[in-house]
Amino acid sequence: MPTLIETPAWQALEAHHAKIKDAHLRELFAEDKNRAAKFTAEGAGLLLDYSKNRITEETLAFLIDLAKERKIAERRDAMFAGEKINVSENRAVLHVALRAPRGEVIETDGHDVVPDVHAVLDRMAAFADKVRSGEWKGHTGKRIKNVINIGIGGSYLGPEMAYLALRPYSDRDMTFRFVSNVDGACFDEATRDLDPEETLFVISSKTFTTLETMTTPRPRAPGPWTRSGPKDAVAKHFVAVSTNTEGVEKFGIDTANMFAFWDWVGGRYSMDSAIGLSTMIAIGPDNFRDLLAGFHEMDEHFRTAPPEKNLPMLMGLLTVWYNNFFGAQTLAVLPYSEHMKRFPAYLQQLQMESNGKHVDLAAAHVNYQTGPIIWGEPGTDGQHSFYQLIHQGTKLIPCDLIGFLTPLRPLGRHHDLLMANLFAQAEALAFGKTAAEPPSSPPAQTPYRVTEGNRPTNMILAERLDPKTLGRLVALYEHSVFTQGAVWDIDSFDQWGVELGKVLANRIIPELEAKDPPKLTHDSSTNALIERYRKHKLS
Ligand SMILES: O=P(O)(O)OC[C@H]1O[C@H](O)[C@H](O)[C@@H](O)[C@@H]1O
Repeated sequence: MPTLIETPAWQALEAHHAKIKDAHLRELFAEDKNRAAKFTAEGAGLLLDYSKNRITEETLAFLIDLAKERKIAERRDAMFAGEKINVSENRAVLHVALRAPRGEVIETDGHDVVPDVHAVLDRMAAFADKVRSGEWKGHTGKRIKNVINIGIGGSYLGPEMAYLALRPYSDRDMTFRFVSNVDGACFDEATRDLDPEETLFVISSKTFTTLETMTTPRPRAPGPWTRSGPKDAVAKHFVAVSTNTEGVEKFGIDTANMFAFWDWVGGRYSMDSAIGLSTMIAIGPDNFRDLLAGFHEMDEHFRTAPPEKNLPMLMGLLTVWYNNFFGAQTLAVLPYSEHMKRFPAYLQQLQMESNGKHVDLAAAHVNYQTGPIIWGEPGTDGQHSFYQLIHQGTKLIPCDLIGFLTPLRPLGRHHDLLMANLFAQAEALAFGKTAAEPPSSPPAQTPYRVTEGNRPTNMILAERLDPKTLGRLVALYEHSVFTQGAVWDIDSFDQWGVELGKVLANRIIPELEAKDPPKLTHDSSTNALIERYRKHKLS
């Protein structure tokens, strides 16, 4: 079997890259008046204008050849068919089943999972309705006004991102907070101004073993948040979301108050499973179902659209183009929306935990680059901070720019100004400004003010940021990640790289807590740091 870089499609792309790598977007646009229309695709309610990328029609054809050669469509179909494509964990990858409509059949190991998904959704909806209506009360009879999701990674980033993105749809009389960090300050800040009698904790953890989440106050453990009240206080103030029933019981939460999901849902692909319970309580079951419908629309688009019209495939292939041929190390995600401010952080886990891999599916070390570094902030904040480097720095940083045509709450001219900035940035990044172009400047300053342009962008536009659109957008990136991983022939669904740090931390914890000086057998740096900490702690 030839490795990826020996395949004909890859080699064709390499030769093609050598030919067009210096072509400027100014020339490419000047040569073809139809360029924008040619490189715009629409699907599942989203528009992707990818014309401001450093590509030609030939590039696109070569990238699509690559997709065919890497059998992306077949791999995608295997995922939808419940095959165990997460090879290192021998698991199916079925987040698409989480948003399959009732009645659809998706099987793994001969078992249709869709009825299970809807049974949990129905339980979540009944519970969310009770909390929202005030029927579900705290143990002293007070209405629940605060919901605190305790979880980390995939059990945190999705819920927090979705809550902030969909704030206009959420119950404004309730407070939602998210505790992730094992730093006690996180719990303290989230709870200090809340009344325990009005607070519901959603303990979210796929495994129910994660140190951070398991360290938060246990039901009935001593402490102001859990100590008081009769025995049924726990049942009224703690619910769990997990795949680990035994772990939930051991933790002290009645499994009657547990919402399940399954090992075929990766943590970073779980915001639309029971992990979305806090989201559902915030926005209500109907809006949550709209969110799922948006995910499903994009799933269907990804499953059925031909590659040249398939938004996630195009975005995935473009990421490969810059990552592997232009040597771009990073990808910036820049949503022009205050509500989307945690979207880049959400995508960091989705993309970097999925595609930050060094061996291929056959466990051989790869000899090509895999997943890019993902980063970003909302526009226009980024413009006044790091855009300088994107415009004039020496590194190539492809950018995804995301905008919404209609504001949910119009406020004077604000939306026009926001969108003008979005379009202006894409224009400036692509075309730049030569020395001869206005505005003119004192000659001595001119070289500093030249902006080369030729910085590639994707423009993603949606009608408005509603639950359906959010679902579409998340699924767009999920499937773009899938496409990249399929090209690189890696397991996008495991995360072994995070394990070593956990093991070492568990070894160091007793060393920090031991009364007598422990025998330290680390390297000299780690030994000295532990000793410094112990000395400080004991002084
Ligand atoms: O949901 P949990 O089992 O608590 O896991 C929370 C997170 O921690 C792990 O270390 C993984 O890297 C993440 O993929 C996961 O989302």
